[in-house]
Amino acid sequence: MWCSRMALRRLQQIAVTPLNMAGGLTSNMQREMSTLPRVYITRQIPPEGLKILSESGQVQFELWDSDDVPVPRKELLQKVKGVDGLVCVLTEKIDAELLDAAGPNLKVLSTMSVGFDHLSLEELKKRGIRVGYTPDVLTDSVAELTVALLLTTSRRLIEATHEAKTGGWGTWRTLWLCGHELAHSTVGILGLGRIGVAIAERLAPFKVKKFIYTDVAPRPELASVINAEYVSFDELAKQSDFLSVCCALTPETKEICNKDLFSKMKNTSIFINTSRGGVVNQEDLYEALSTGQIAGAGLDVTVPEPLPTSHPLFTLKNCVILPHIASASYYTRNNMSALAANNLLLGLRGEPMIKELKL
Ligand SMILES: O=C(O)[C@H](O)CO
Repeated sequence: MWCSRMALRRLQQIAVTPLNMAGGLTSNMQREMSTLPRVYITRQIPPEGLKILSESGQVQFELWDSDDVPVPRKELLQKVKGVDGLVCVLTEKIDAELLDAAGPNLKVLSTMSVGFDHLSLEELKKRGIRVGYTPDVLTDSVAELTVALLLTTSRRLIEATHEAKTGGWGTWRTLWLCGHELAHSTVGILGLGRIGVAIAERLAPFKVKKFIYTDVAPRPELASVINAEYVSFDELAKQSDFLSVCCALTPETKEICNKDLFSKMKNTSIFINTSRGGVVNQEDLYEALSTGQIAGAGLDVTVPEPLPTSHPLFTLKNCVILPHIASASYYTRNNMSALAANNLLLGLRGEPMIKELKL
């Protein structure tokens, strides 16, 4: 369910009552509320999560009342002062500066994301702060979008609709707007986890010939679900007709997709990234796409985000760029916000979270 704007406003009013509107309450109620743990939420998260927090009676919270612009850093540093819990999204850098500003009360951080490259894990660990995140609930949505992006890129759908709309559609032509098909292909997955498996499961009915993957080590349990073969990084590059990046961004995977990888790929291959932009060296990708070293790329993530409209990648017909929407279904985003809220509440109660990062 996606609440109307009015309903959302009402929820926010309920939610912020303890912190902002305490004047209308009896002094007893005020006293009781002021002892509740204080939480700051860095974004107007979907209603399911706000509902859980406001109905819990366990916390008093305040939120940045916008989904269109992130909370300015200066304001964030002010707002986190003395809080016990923090709910954030992937646009907020949670680093030493922010944790120092929050101070020693902060016990729990809950991010509404599966990715955690915006969090300084070392600093969190040092301070004994527990961290919740939101894997699993977004797997289906991300896998679905990855398949959509892959097909859009390989079958050149954006170019095709553009041609149809702008008069480029002449007579039926034998090789015009031809692309590459999944049937009989080898699909490579860089970083096999839940999402990689879910992508492969969706691609298999397209008559993919073979799934291959690479990771820091073989993952036989996951691989057996999709009958995928473990190969080296080089073999992944050489054999893949479609290469889908599913690994997390870490110091080890930063720009791992660079000219070395692209130079080993076939010139008929399609590169897809729905993980993090930082995994790719974008200059090298531009070079590979513009020289025909690879056939196309579909990106849901870039560096920076948003990618400036003047960026060279936008000039390429064989590059499809989406604005980081892989998990953007109403169902999934609500589930993510609910999981983030529940992780926070459990963490503040000192109980195991539903999904907690091991630091
Ligand atoms: O990390 C995540 O959760 C995705 O990139 C956005 O849903």
